[in-house]
Amino acid sequence: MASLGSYLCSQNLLSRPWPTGHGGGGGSGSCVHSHEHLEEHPAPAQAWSPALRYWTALFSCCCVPWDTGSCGVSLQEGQLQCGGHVLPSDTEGIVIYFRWWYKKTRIEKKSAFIDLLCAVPLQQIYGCPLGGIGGGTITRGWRGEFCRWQLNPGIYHYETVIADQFTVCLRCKGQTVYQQVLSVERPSTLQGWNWGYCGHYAFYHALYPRAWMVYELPGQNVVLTCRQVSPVIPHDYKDSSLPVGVFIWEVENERDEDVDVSIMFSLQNGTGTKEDRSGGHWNEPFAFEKEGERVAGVLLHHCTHVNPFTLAISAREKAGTGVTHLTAFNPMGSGREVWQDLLQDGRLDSPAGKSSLTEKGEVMAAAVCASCRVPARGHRTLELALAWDMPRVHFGSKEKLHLRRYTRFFGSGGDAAPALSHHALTHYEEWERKIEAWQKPILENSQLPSWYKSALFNELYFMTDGGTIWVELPPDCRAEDLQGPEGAGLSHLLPVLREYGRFAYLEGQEYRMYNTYDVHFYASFALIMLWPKLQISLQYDIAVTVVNEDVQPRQYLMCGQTAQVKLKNVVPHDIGDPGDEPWHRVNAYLMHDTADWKDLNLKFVLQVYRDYYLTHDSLYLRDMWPVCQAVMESEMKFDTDNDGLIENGGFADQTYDAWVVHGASAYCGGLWLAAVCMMCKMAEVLGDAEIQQKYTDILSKGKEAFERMLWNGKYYNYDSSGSETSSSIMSDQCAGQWFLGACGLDQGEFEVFRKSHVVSALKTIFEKNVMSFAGGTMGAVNGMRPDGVPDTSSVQSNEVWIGVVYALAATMIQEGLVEEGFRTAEGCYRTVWERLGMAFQTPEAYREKKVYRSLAYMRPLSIWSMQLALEGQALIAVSSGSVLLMGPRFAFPPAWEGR
Ligand SMILES: C[C@H](CCC(=O)O)[C@H]1CC[C@H]2[C@@H]3[C@H](O)C[C@@H]4C[C@H](O[C@@H]5O[C@H](CO)[C@@H](O)[C@H](O)[C@H]5O)CC[C@]4(C)[C@H]3CC[C@]12C
Repeated sequence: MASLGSYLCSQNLLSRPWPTGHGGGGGSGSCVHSHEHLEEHPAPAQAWSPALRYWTALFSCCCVPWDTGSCGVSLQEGQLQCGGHVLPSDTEGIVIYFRWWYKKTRIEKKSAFIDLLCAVPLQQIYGCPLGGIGGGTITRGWRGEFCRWQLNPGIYHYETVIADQFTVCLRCKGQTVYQQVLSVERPSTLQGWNWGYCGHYAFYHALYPRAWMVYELPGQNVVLTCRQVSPVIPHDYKDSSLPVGVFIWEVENERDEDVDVSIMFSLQNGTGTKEDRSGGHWNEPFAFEKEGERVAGVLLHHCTHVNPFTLAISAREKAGTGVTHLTAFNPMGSGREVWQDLLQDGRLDSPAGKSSLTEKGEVMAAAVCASCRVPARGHRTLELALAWDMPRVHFGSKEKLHLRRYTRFFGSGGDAAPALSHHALTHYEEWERKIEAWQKPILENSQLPSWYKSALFNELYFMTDGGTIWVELPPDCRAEDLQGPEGAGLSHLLPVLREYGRFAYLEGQEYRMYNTYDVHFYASFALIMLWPKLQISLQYDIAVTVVNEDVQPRQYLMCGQTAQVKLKNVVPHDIGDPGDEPWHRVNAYLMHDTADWKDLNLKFVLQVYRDYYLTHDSLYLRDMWPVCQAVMESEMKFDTDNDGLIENGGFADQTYDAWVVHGASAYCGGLWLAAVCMMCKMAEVLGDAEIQQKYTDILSKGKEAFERMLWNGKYYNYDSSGSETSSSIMSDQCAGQWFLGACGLDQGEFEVFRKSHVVSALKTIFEKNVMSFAGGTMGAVNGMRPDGVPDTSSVQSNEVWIGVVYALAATMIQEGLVEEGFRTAEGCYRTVWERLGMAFQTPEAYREKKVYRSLAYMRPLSIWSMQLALEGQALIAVSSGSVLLMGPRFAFPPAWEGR
């Protein structure tokens, strides 16, 4: 394992030694370590590469009091504050919000889609989540705990379940010499177990979708490495949907004698909620054999009224490996009978037959144990798995039944857990090979910094752990059911949704809206590069909502006005709340009426062309073309003075939904010009000369207006209002250029923004928003005044948005400012993953001091646009004959080309 450890350390792939603060346990008996002690007495040399030492030092400052409610709103000294601003308590918006909140949570007894009063507390404990895409996720902490649960789609709860553990038993010459729960916890339950593993002897590494935990069993001369793998495989639409995780335990016996090693995996029936005690749950042992491969374990049937599920813990039987089990035990008791059972012979009792049903108030757990003999100085592997089968799901409204994607391969009867376990344990090697082939060219590229490699892959956790759901289209669903009786002419809507299903992920674990579109615009790079069919399917869903309307009136919370939920021919903010009925009822967001937002329609057009450019999917382009025209027609009304450029409405009418914009703006104006340019390009591709001419005329007028109204000789002003802050430097002012560059539409006849202006703007942002903010160590602040002081005119101008920073970095790379791009992005990675200890929960925003907002957020997936930009740079380098920067450009499977 030394080689694995040092490889990971040298790569600096999110690795840190455990702080303990607990008494040491295990075989060494006497090691009591505090956090400080950890720094004074380093663990064995192999673990103490510079990278790990660095992690330890950093961890000690993870506890900085960034303790405001993470929604960014908090009550302090009787005042309501957001991002350090005191919010006027007489503001209509606040009053309306609280009235709405009270009705929703106290009268209707439902949860709010954004709960400003009950933020999720920050816990710096998370590691790599388990599970594929859209089947639910179970997150493990970096200390091995099972601590974040999302089995009901889109709904999270944060609870460490103490009984969910791995325990090791070592036996020499027929005697148990060491038995230890591999956890630093010392809980008040299961006190008959040996807890308090000494954290000095454990190491965590994560490179999503894999993680490694190395245990140097103190005093035992045995090293265990648990490799955790989930099936998250680019361009794979089968195994990537499976709700499973595999734990491959490598056992290294450095002794001069044989050792019998057992790994016991215990699991509670449930996820740590009060439903675990609701009664009627039961367990049963199982074995599943296919094609000569056999797995065995225990099924834990969780029989709730809504969304019942079965958990399965299992291990692979093979020559020399025995699998035993315990069907049921009480995880709230001392657990002594389980401990003694294992201690006696390194095996579990393995009773036959089902458990009885739990009584109300009772909790039940089960365990599976894999055992083998490891010869002196030898090495063996034990393979265990966790699967969960919740095939049929209801969202909060319980109106419609949805079948998860994996049911097309494993059935929807609720009896798939054995087959899922078998598939996972017999296919994980293939998954590992594919994951390695995908990640290797990037990991082995010595020109890329280590932090970037960690950021790129680890931020991808949100693809599964973003409350993600991937479901089948019901077989009886007709095109009219989706597009309405008039139809939208989406000829490939049904084939795409039938073949690839429907995909949705949350704006954030705390902002419970699916596919928030102004934010997905940033994150969509991960989807189009890695699972392009899911991006195409998501776009079809958006296209369907564009042609539909929802005439229900409702009051919007920020302005107090009443308007209908969804207008025809505009892009919605989101496709709904998992607490309600997503896809069916869209626009869960009711802060603003987003029918008047300026960015949503444009972001649809930009994604359509970007997707076409990367996939060459001309059927998709043809289907989306009328929808693009419809949303652009709706957008035209925002060009009130007919100068070819849209104007903002004097409210926060775009993704910066608390940052007011008046008149022409760099952000929306730039997105508009980019979208108009793409309309010209799409019209050219589709041979629509009339439309091409129409948009070419708008573009030439609009370009002139944009330069005249916003260019100030160094950068594009925030807006044209001439207000005190209209000359602010916005870090996102080149968002239009970002998309144009990603699609090769940034030069020659398609040049929208003058190259020299773009480069000057990016250099100004780098100098002011990045380097003059927090010493250049925290990324780019959203808004900076020209004198180098952050723009505090709104709660969001003064924030850093991590996803925006990664997009900015990509734009810099596209424009040849590669060093600046990396420096900019590095600040965010180090702040979030290292300094603030927010691994696997990257928030939407933080401020220089004390405040962060919205943990586990969608936008940071935009880091994949950095990768696209780098690959684009590599192509430029190759074609100009200079040194190759990167590995080969990401490839779409051949079947994809020109579908
Ligand atoms: C109600 C307050 C005062 C309104 C008034 O002036 O009358 C609001 C002032 C600040 C608001 C909060 C702030 O904007 C942050 C959160 C935004 C969030 O919306 C999503 O956020 C994304 C931007 O981070 C955006 O791109 C996305 O489209 C949105 O879905 C809504 C919750 C906020 C906490 C927001 C709440 C109202 C204010 C406190």
